[in-house]
Amino acid sequence: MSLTTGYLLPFSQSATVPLTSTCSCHLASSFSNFPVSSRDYYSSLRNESLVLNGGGSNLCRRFCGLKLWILKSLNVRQGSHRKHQPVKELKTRSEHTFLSDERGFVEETGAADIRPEEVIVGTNLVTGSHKAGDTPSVSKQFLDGLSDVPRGASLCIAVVGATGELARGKISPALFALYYSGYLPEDVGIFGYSRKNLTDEDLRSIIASTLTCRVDHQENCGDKMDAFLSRTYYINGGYDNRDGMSRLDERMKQIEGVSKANRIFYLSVPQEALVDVACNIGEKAQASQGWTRIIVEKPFGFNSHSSHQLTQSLLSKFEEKQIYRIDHMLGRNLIENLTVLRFSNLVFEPLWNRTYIRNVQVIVSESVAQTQKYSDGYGIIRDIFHSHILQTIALLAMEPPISLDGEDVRNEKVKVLRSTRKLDPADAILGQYKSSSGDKTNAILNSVDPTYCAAALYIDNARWDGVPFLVRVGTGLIKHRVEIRVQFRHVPGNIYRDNIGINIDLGTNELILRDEPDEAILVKINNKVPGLGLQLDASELNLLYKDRYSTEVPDSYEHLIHDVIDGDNHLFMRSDEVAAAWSILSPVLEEIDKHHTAPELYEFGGRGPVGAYYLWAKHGVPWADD
Ligand SMILES: NC(=O)C1=CN([C@@H]2O[C@H](COP(=O)(O)OP(=O)(O)OC[C@H]3O[C@@H](n4cnc5c(N)ncnc54)[C@H](OP(=O)(O)O)[C@@H]3O)[C@@H](O)[C@H]2O)C=CC1
Ligand SMILES: O=C1O[C@H](COP(=O)(O)O)[C@@H](O)[C@H](O)[C@H]1O
Repeated sequence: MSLTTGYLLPFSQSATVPLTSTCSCHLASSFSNFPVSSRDYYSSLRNESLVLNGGGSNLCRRFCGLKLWILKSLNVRQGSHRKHQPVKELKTRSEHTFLSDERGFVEETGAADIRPEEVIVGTNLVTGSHKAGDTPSVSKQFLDGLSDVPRGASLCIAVVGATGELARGKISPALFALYYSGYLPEDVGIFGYSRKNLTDEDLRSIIASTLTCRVDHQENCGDKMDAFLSRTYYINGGYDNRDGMSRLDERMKQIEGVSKANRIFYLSVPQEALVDVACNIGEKAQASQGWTRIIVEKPFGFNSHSSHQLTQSLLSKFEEKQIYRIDHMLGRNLIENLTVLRFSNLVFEPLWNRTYIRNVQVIVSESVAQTQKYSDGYGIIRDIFHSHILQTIALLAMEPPISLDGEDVRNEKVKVLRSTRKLDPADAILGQYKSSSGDKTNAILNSVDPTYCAAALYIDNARWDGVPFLVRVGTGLIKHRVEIRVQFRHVPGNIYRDNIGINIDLGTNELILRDEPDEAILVKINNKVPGLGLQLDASELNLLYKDRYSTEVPDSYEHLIHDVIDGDNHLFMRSDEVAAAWSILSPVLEEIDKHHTAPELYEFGGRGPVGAYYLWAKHGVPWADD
């Protein structure tokens, strides 16, 4: 039997063939020093008694797998990693805390998590390049890696739509950054999937052209890039046929070996292809001995109805827990800071209600330069309002969750969304920047796609009754600004009112969480101006991140993909959240669709529609000037 042909041998068979090789594997009979890393694991095993002989290096690898299987059968538990620590072996929140109900998941200490019949005996030890359509081999370098790298759960990540803008511009660099920083297992397998006829080498060239080394640690970056690229494979396949996904599955199995093997599929394809891709992954490429998670890009449907259909399709193939609906803007520090500020400081939470908060403003204003980077053609309500803005409001306004567990947070977010009043079209100002012929950024706009929306929302619950949540989201504007402003009420009977000046609003306390420009947390307070007399000034207590921290901020895709690996879904929308969010926006979307409501035109690079200023005034909110 050749060891270079790349097929599967039943494990039981492999374990009973006469073993005459130079490979010696030793089995531990007692384990007193756990947790240990797998590297220690192997060395500690060397002193133990049971020796198995195998034939050649591949068989050696095979029995290293056998060792792990036996260790796992003996309930040996390896050391756990804490979140946000670089890992060599992946265990996730869900794995540590309970038996996941995700398909294919079995408890890590159980013998059942290794499928003996799927042991790889051998494979074609040539380079990773292959012709599209071949059943490809994995590289020698890769396999060599397998023999000396700890084999906990392995991880394969497939990017479906690998030739696209998002995959090239964001996902691949984020994966490399995670790999570089040690957040992916050394033996991770990265797969690109698309319809184009490419080879592994082609994909590697595409990816290589987008990779950069992080500013704060560039050591061995070239080596790391080479290692990363050597673990990258291309699969050519259609989105609407199962054959391609079966080949992807086969190829993943080749490198997964015998230990538990987890899989992530990043569905980076346009909406038209999403359901086909999800169904084929669901049927043909789910992990058989570990968890499978899919990452779905926004927009999550186009309205309540289409989103419901999409959700049903996804749920027909995957459990809710397997689905990660990503909105990269939620991977910013700003968003995590919302809850950190509220729930880990005493000073804010007692004031976090209608008694003390006068209004909340959520502003996402993209400048001309930013707008040219990416625009989608879905309109800003579907693109940014539905997920980013409503998730921000949900996190800001939710009741304290029982814990930081994703489901606990999502339970609270969905309550806020379901308590939010449907947006009255009279409380929404739609704008579109003026097109000028030949302007590339306008080519994607259809006549009624808004590029701007200002809106006033109300949350009808005890905490927020009557507090306006003002939203301003737009592209092609004068300034780039992403911030959340929480404006507090006036001090009742303020004895300093004469010293503040006639405009009492100038003396209003405000908490500002700023993402762009210059990430910062600011608190606007009143203080005395130095000198004789008593004059008050409104100043800002300013935590400017770039002054306080010198470390580079990871890209939001990096943050969120790391969360997916970790099984932390609190920043990803659950199906009920998606539905509740559409329900809030439905009246406006229906109005646009039914009546082809023309948005108010504004200058590209201007301040947006003037109607927004009136909306702010109507709800008693002073405009935070651009
Ligand atoms: N680009 C970005 O910054 C952002 C993107 N998104 C979302 O991410 C997803 C991917 O975005 P992006 O990479 O820009 O998309 P692309 O339009 O670049 O498409 C990605 C890949 O999908 C394949 N594809 C394109 N059109 C179709 C089609 N009609 N049917 C089937 N396959 C198709 C192509 O691969 P091939 O032809 O090789 O098979 C293409 O390279 C989209 O859902 C988008 O809404 C969300 C936020 C930001
Ligand atoms: O998801 C999106 O984000 C971009 C802004 O991304 P950023 O990383 O540059 O902040 C936005 O332009 C685009 O419309 C939206 O779909």
